[in-house]
Amino acid sequence: MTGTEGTELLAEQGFITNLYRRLDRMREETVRLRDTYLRDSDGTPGGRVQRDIAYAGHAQTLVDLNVAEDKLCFGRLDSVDGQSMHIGRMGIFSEGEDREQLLMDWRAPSARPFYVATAAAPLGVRRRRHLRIRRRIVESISDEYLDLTGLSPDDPALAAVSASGLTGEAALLAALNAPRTGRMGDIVETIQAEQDRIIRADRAGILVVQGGPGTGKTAVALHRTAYLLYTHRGQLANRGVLVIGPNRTFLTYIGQVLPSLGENAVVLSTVGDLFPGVRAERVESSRVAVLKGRLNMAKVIANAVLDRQRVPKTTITVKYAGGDLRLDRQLLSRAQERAWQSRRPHNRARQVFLKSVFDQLARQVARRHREGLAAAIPLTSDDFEDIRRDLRSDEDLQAALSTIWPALTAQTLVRDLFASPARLRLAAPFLSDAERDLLLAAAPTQTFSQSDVPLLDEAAELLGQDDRLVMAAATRDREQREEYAQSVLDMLGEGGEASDEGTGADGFLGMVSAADLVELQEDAVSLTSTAERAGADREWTYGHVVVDEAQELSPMAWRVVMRRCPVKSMTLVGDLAQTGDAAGASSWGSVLRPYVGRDWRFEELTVNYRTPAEITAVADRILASIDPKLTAPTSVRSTGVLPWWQHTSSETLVEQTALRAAQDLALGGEQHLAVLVPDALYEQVTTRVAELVPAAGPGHDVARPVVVMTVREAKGLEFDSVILVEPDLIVEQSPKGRNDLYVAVTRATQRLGVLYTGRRPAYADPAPEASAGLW
Ligand SMILES: Nc1ncnc2c1ncn2[C@@H]1O[C@H](COP(=O)(O)OP(=O)(O)OP(=O)(O)O)[C@@H](O)[C@H]1O
Repeated sequence: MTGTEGTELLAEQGFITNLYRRLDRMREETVRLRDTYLRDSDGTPGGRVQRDIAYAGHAQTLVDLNVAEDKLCFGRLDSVDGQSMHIGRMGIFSEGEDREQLLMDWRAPSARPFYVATAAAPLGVRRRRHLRIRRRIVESISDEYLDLTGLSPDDPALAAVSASGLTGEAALLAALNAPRTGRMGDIVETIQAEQDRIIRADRAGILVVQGGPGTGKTAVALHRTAYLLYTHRGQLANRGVLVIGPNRTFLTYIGQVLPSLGENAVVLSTVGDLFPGVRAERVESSRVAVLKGRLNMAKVIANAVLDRQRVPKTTITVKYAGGDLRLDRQLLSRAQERAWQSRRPHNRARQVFLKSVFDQLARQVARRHREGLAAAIPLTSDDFEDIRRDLRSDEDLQAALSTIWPALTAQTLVRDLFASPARLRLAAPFLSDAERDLLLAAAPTQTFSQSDVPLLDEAAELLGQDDRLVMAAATRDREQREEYAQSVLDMLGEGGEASDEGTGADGFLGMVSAADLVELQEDAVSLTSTAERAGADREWTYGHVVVDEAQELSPMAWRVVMRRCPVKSMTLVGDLAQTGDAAGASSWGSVLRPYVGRDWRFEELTVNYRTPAEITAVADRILASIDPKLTAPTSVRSTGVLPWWQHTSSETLVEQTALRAAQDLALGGEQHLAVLVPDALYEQVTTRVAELVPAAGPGHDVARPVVVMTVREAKGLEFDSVILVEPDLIVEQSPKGRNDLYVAVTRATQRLGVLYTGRRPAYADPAPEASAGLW
């Protein structure tokens, strides 16, 4: 370190120490305010709610301040006019009247040059500085000079000019070479210019971000979410943002990024978890998933609903007041027509249907009256009302009508549809016999699968909710809670906890009724966060939706996603070359055309930050065999470590894999290793690796030092080291096998090793004709 650098470091340390002091004071003040609200209340339910809201607000601020502790400040911009500004996780101002800005939030417009200024376009920046701070200590600084005017050719500052086009190259490479933790981290310190453009892109409309493996699509999508919540807080905080990922392991992997950026109004979900009350756990074959994912399934569900509104050919007769009432085809068709004209969903149109039936039946009763002995006494409108009420509560009539136009839940509709060959034939005449048989054989009985969820969602849209049932359920729920609250009060009374004056130990019990208790509980419910409320409500519409690994969604899944965001403010990130789901996408245009025509924007990420050049060379050869027209992203670094390839016999494959895993782990350090296997070898390899390496575990536990996974599970994840087992089998096991292989070889940040039993894979070695003859 030169003397000048030492002085600079000391100066920065002084600034950083002051900044942390300010942060500490902000924390203390927030704790004080929060605790004031603990004591403050005027005693009314309304006052208590106000107090709780204020308390929750301060508690959240405290969480944000605590989160900012790590890497509070990471950069500084010095402008050509002599001003300087530090950049960090949040905006911080000095105390006192003048409120000078000490730290600029990375998302603020003025912080943008930190990420995008270059020597060619310096945007008024003279010097960009990256600060590396650990536990409040400035460990190092690295500078880039962007405004070179007036510098002599031998000025040392010129040596620090980046020739690679990367922003903050030293800090970036340090971040990329660091060992992985099993959880994704944020990249606020080193966002690159092409990424920043996407992060700060306009919120309106649909933005598709295509990019090869490791180009930072997930990182960009999450930082964009944080940026949008910061910039459009007013609109987005209330509606929330939905982030969709391919599986729960992936969501766990990315789960810490947004909280570390201070954002919580976000729901993370798979498509399979978007239907509250249903956990899509059943596994089904990719052939069934492809069928259920096709767009014509929307028509099947619509037909299935219509099939539950069918008028029988024969007349139904019901006994009423000593005579027969006839539910004939004409009467029922008229009621059906009325219900359809209402254009309401099935369960709400059912009310119209029933009303028409009861009106017509009441007229039958009136006719009978006119023709009967009591004809001389005319019926009044009150009499009519009584008859209708009577008819409504007639059990025989209810039973007959609920076979014609039943109240239905989405779950019942979908289960019934796939349980009955006749129903399925009626709803899906355009499917072949073989396709219908496939669906019938995979009928959901107890649990549903991922690809059932879009069908349930479709059904729920067409069925709607029966308002009366919803209200009745709410009343029942409230009654039950009141009953429970009363039993608690009784118990406390009997247990002698209430004092003689009829008050509890805190003088509170005697003043509160069961209804009050329930109201207090409801107030607490109203305090739940946007994310919690949104996640529990199927009809919730979000302010923005992000879809990661968007190439995996089936056409039916896209309908679910589009419903969640009618304003179509979305960021879709993915890579068509990595599509593993047989029902997934092969072109963005065809995915989006049904919803927005050509009205969507496209951005591409071109630099691979994850995989070193030595591994990327292998991936590139596989990519060329998938589609020679696809462009591989350029690797940003190289490690000098070539992938290893080991031939082994089928008998020793599992043993060799376990050995290799143990050896890799023995390299030491905080390393994370994934053993990626074909589905057929998953059990054997998991068992043997766990025997040899106690730290190993199954894939869903991503924070373990060693995990065994299928490629499907590894989608979107990354590890320091990857051992790939029997790649030929990975290719064979799925129609998108080559794409899966491409995903598998692009998961490692440092080392890749391959164990195979057949001949050495052609893509192991460079060969001009490799792409033509890989398989
Ligand atoms: N600007 C950056 N600074 C530091 N690290 C970065 C940057 N951009 C990406 N990375 C890192 O590169 C790795 C790959 O990023 P990410 O997982 O977002 O890529 P991806 O395009 O989603 O990959 P895949 O398609 O394989 O899922 C991550 O470790 C991420 O933190």
